[in-house]
Amino acid sequence: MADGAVTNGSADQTHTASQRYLSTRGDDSGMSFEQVVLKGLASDGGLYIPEEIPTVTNWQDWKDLSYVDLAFNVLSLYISPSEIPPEDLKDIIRRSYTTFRSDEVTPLIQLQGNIHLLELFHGPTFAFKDVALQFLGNLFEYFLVRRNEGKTGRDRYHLTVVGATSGDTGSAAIYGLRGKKDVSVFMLHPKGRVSPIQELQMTTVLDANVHNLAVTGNFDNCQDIVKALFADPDINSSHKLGAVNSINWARILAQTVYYFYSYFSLARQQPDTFKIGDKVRFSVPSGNFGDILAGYFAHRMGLPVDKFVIATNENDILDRFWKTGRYEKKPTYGSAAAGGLPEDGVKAHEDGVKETLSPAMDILVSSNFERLLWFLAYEFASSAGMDDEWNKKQAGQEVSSWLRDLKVKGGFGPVYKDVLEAARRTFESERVSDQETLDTIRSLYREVGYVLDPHTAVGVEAARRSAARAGAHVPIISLSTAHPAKFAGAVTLALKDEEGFEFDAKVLPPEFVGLDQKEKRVREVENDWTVVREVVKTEVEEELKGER
Ligand SMILES: Cc1ncc(COP(=O)(O)O)c(C=O)c1O
Ligand SMILES: N[C@@H](CCOP(=O)(O)O)C(=O)O
Repeated sequence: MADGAVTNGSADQTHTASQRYLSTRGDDSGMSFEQVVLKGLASDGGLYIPEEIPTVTNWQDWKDLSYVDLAFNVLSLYISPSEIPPEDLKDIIRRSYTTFRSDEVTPLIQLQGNIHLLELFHGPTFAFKDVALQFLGNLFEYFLVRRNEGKTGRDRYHLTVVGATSGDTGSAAIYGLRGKKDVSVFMLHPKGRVSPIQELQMTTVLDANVHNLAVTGNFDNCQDIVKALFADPDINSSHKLGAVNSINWARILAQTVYYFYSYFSLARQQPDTFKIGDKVRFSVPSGNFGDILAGYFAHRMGLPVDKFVIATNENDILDRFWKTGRYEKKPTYGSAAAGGLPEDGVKAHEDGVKETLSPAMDILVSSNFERLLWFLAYEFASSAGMDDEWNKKQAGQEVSSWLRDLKVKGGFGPVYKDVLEAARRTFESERVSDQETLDTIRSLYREVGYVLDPHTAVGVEAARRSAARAGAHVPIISLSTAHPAKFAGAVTLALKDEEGFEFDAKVLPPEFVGLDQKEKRVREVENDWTVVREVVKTEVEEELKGER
């Protein structure tokens, strides 16, 4: 794509439908990959999705590929070679995964019986976010170098990344972008609601382009501030905002790869019982719904999946949707959870968010659910027998109306029966309490000697319940989203009485030792997007003064 401002409609004939993007709310369409990556959020507030999900008939041929080669095959389907020449794309991917501690990037291990664990925490910050954010950091750099060729001073395209984090996206984004030219990164985290290690991982990075903001509020407040900044035409155009959260399509795309990779790993490891073509289940600890949505794309591309298991903690908006068809910030149906009452000693804040042992999933509203809603609405519209343009328009209108109700009334639904049935065909859901999380960490330690992080434990408990329904012939891959050392409090609570268990000896990696002795930089800000806007403007100005 030619150099210049990020505007609509410039993807040309060289882009296939899966390499052009539209907004879930219907206003933007025909966007190129570079445009959607740099813009992050569509102008109408929607999220970008490809105009078509490619069906890959020969995906079986990918079975022996290395992670990098597999990623290249998957990503090429969504990125036109006219935008990133194949050799450049391969190089970006290769560089992104050399920072991982495992040659396999995302190794699969057999945990217990037919439950397998996909370890996604071998990147620089020990969480699954590294898989996408190492790639996204290099992608931003690639686009910026190209746009800024021959330019100096204020003429250079300077990207201002603003992101919200409940702990893991923040450090992964910071490690993906620290020290990169022409990009500033502002990470908003809820003050006091991330784990001590997560906070240290973020705030001990002192590169001039890294800005940590501790917001007096919860994760959803941080996410709302980010969306408000994107919706503000003033700062969005003056500062060229960019997104690192999973609202950015590149995050989802990069995560699609490990669903294929783990499937092939399973076939290699279990040649007698699992053949290419057999179905598998995936259990995914879920908050913002980005990780599991990546799996949905892999499935739509051809990967044989029996079910995706959405595993939530007590912040269970997704579980309630699958059970009732209503998507509501605060539960209104029966059960002990009605009214957001605390359970199992879990602290419930006035805003309805519960503080659980798996804090990265303490989320009221799952932003990527909007992308799935679009596909469900599109499928529903398609049954009316009209043309594709009409179906897409209908889907955009339906999603806009649901999201308006969510904003204004705090929820929507029940959705049409057909929409809910379609959602249930591909997904099922489980809600796992803090007590069950602790029990799962403890029982896996006792039974197989493996230490799970609390988010992964939520997924494993959901996988066990799902396995009981599916039967022994369907293997389950449970996604391990973080290293246990990031959540010392929960792990120690679960294992402190186990004979011979010592956190420092058994769990703590050398990379975390001494972090608390390092210098920190963080700024406290009010939960007010206009205040954050001024902070961003001032700090970018100061940063650029120092650079130029
Ligand atoms: C450790 C961990 N597990 C699970 C999740 C949930 O993933 P998602 O938000 O993609 O649903 C997150 C945060 O996003 C996380 O940091
Ligand atoms: N759990 C996340 C919350 C942000 O989610 P994202 O996947 O949309 O970036 C975190 O750890 O920050």
